[in-house]
Amino acid sequence: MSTPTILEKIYAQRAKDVELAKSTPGTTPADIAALLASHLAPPLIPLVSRLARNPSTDGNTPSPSLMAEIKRASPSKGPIAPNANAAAQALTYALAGASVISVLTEPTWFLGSLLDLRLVRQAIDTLPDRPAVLRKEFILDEYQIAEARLHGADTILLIVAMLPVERLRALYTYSLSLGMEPLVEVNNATEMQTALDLGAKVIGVNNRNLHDFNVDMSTTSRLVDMVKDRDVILCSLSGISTPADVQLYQAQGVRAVLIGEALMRAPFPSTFIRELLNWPSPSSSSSPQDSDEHEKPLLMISGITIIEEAISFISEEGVDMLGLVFDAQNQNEDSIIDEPNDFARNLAIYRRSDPRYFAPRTFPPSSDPAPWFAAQKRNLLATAVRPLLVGIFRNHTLPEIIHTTAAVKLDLVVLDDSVPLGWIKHIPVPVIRRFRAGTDLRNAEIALPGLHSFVLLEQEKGKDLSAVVDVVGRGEAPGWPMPVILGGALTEESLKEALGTIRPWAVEISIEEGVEESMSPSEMQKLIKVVKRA
Ligand SMILES: O=P(O)(O)OC[C@@H](O)[C@@H](O)c1c[nH]c2ccccc12
Repeated sequence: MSTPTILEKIYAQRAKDVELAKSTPGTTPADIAALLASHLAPPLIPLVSRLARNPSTDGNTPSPSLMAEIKRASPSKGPIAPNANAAAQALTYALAGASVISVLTEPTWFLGSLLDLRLVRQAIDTLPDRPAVLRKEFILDEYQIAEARLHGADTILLIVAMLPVERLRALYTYSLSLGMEPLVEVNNATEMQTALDLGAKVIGVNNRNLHDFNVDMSTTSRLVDMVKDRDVILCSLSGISTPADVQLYQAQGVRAVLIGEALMRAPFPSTFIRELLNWPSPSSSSSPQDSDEHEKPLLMISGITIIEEAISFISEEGVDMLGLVFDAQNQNEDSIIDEPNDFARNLAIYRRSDPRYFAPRTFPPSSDPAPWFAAQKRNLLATAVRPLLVGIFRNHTLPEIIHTTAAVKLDLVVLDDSVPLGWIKHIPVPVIRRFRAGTDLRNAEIALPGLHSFVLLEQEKGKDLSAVVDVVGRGEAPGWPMPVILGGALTEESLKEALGTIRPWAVEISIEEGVEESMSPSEMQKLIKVVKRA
């Protein structure tokens, strides 16, 4: 008997691993099926349409899409980046414009795991147009496909060289039954024909022969003619590391490239990706570096409790956000909370008559990749509605908040840090969470994506800005400072300083009387001037 090739060795080990997992209580096939039936698999995105989009597809010269791989080690190269943080690496790939994140989950030779897969999915889950997640694995059993789906994959790899045709067909069909169009990998013309006969929509040509590890970059080029005029997305896999590699494949009609090692070794993966694929720099409306430079912060006037005051402010020029206080324990005759219908009626009349609501947008909302909070801010800034009505709730129950939000037609709701996090998903408008900057903010879930849309940091009297500087500097993702609304006890000096360092996208000035942070009308006017001149 000849010595087994590396592919055969991995196959044998993986077959054992699968048998062990299947016989372990808690992860039996019946367990996985029950978990899927309990809706515990996160929602899928379709591979084919996601592969059709990348940062260059809006322009005239679309380039191939990127399938970016998380690969700590490989049997041919040994350790590549053994200490890589899969989640952070995936987020970097996603923000650089990858259409697919490929996650090696094989533990023995590639140092991957299902935990990596799950963490990658979690790390990119709140992006507006997240990449698809590929379980890169030696799949020989339906069990691994169910597992992939449960742990957040959108697609799986099927290696033609590793499977008898009948097995391949069964696994392909099973994957489709879970909603996942697989990436089918081939290495020569015979395997390509098998993939085409299968009806595969996404076929990857591996330039690396998995039996002997030889990399031949012309493997892809030799097979492109077989998919011409077919409804197939052709991808090239392995050994790709230069713009010339990509350009050659692009000219031959290759629609996606899968890259592992070169990305894992790149000191600056986003720059590397942009150069490799010749993608444009992110447009200025979403780039964290240059966008905020000339952006004036929005002015939020808050602390309004009575109808007349609110209405007079709504028609006043230059107020971008109006904070209406709804206090369940402190009501008076004209309070908005007592007469929400009066207020809503007046508001509707006003909004119908104000041309600002119908003004064309000055810029379309960008679709460049951005993390959660940057995207929320970008989308809000792109709306023409001004002033935005913000409800500040005190001592209310969730149903009361929901009712008032609808009755008054609020655009946003402010919730205190102490309110249960679970409420946020039940409130029908974006939520601003308020944190007091005088307290220890390190453990507060300020930059946790996916729940609240905005963060209001309230400065406390006599404290310096360091707590806020910290939050902004830690950022929401590498290279993306945390966008904040700055409020609370501000002085002319501290506000000027903050506009230069923290660069809040909005400043809240409270006119509420009798609270700790209240200030004189002249102080308030000074602050407003500082914001307007910024
Ligand atoms: O690191 P590279 O040379 O960019 O290659 C990535 C990818 O193609 C490779 O990891 C791969 C292709 N097919 C596979 C099958 C199993 C494991 C790994 C692979």
